[in-house]
Amino acid sequence: MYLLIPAAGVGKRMGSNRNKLFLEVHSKSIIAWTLLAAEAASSISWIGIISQPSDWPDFKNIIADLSLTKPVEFIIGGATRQESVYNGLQALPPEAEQVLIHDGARCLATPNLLNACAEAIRHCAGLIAAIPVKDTIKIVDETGIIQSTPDRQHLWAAQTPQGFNVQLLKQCHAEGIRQGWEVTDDAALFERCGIEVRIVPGEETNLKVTTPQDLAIAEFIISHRGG
Ligand SMILES: Nc1ccn([C@@H]2O[C@H](COP(=O)(O)OP(=O)(O)OP(=O)(O)O)[C@@H](O)[C@H]2O)c(=O)n1
Ligand SMILES: C[C@](O)(CO)[C@H](O)COP(=O)(O)O
Repeated sequence: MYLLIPAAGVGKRMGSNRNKLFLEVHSKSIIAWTLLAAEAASSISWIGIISQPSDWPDFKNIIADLSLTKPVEFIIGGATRQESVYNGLQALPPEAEQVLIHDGARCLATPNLLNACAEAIRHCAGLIAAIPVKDTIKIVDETGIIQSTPDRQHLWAAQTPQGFNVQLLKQCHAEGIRQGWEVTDDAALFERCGIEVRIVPGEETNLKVTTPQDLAIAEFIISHRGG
């Protein structure tokens, strides 16, 4: 399975002065943990890191230290995650029929989750890992007044990996450009094009390291993992 890792962000919400993926969790960079999961997932045979060229020397040092056995390609990142994934899709080898996309910032995803998504995408056109929402969610207007309380039964928190048929995802990205859609994940492009996206059970611990608090939680989770 081909795996694209969007890794070209700046980490505004982390408040970091450089790509947050180089921040350390339990003595390894965030991106190192993500790459180790990809290396350990038997289904993954090719890795594309979508990132800014100014970060490539640091990524290359990290990869060399990890002694990865799988081929890793570098792909130039875009100004948004959507643009980065678009670039990644163009850089896939022509024989790639399905692809998994997994945020570099989701460094706690397990190899089992990557393998489960890789298996599931062989039987559908699009999928995402997701978990049921535990909180009661409120829809609030711009004045701070609650408008409604959606039924939690239908609310799921989106994660990555997200898996897709490559040709369909390329078409959905092209349609997104034509229509000027701005989305935060690839499933949203499928949804807007009217193509079904399935849920694969995600992992409670598969958080995206977005803020300094997430960094502390990730440290706790990794340091308490067995094995
Ligand atoms: N132009 C971008 C922006 C984001 N990403 C990647 O998309 C994933 C999810 O994005 P997010 O957590 O929002 O990362 P940042 O954009 O770095 O963070 P922020 O939004 O706080 O600036 C990350 O692995 C990030 O590196 C990317 O490849 N290209
Ligand atoms: C793709 C994603 O990780 C799913 O949870 C997420 O949407 C990325 O961007 P966000 O802007 O942090 O939501």
